[in-house]
Amino acid sequence: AEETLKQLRSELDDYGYHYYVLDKPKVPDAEYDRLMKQLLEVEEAFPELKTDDSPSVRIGGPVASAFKKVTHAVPMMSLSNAFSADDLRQFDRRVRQAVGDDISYVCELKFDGLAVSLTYENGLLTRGATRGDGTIGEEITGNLRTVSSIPLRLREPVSIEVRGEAYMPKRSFESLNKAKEEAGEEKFANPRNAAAGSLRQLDPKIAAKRNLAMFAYSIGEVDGKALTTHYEGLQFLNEIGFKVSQEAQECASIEDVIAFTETWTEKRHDLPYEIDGIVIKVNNLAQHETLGFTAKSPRWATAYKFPA
Ligand SMILES: COc1nc2nc(N)nc(N)c2nc1C
Repeated sequence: AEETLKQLRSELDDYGYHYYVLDKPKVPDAEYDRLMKQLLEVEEAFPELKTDDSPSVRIGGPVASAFKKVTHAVPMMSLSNAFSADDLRQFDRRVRQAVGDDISYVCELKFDGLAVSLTYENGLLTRGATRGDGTIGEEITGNLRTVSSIPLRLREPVSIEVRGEAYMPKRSFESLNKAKEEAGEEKFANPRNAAAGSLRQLDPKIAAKRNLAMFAYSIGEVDGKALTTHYEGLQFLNEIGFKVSQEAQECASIEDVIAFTETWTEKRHDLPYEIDGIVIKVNNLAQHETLGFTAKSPRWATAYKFPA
């Protein structure tokens, strides 16, 4: 039974990565469901063989009594804001003053969800937490384990902290509110509140039904992996199992960044999830060190906010 479970776990993990992370299903849904059913039956018969990284945790584990408070080793900062092309040019000037003219940027969609921090030890997800006030967050590991695009075990056994945005796709938000309305319950105001509300449930079986997802957007130090640019970091995140925005783009100049923000000011309405802006990051990681942080935000990034 142990070998069977090991085999089923690795098959379901691989199929889950192709389906939820790469959006390129490797097998028909029926095949995935058949294997999941088989896994659940074997775990039912041999509960002592259940593991934390088994895909069966996606349906939700035990109810938590309360959320533990956890401290973020590296504070989760907020982003400074830019509201116009001129604000972006000013950001560019400040960056150049500090690191010179050999720079490039990465533009990423700014997902409108809630920031989460994930800790992996030798590839295994051991802790998931909300941002909280940036220093103290809430431990919501059980809920985050139900999010299909959050890997339970990485494709490489690295020990890292990964940050990203948990969100609820627009379609899921609409059907959830329809169900709320039919049940005479109060509706959520927007997908961000719905995602936050879902992840604050003490019973992970509720979060498991909310069809949440997560885009990873930053990675901590990876021992043994020399990353030079932020863009390489995003590619590495995707390789080891995370959903990363495929719209992320390297931009050689702030004018290209401005063009990117103009494109997405319109195109965002076509996306299956809500974004509230574009995050612009200096690409070279050594320049992040030079630029550092203000009391609240990194100097090597800013968020262009779409006009309301
Ligand atoms: C470096 O810090 C951040 N980076 C981000 N990147 C994207 N794409 N979206 C976000 N919401 C985001 N938020 C923060 C605090």
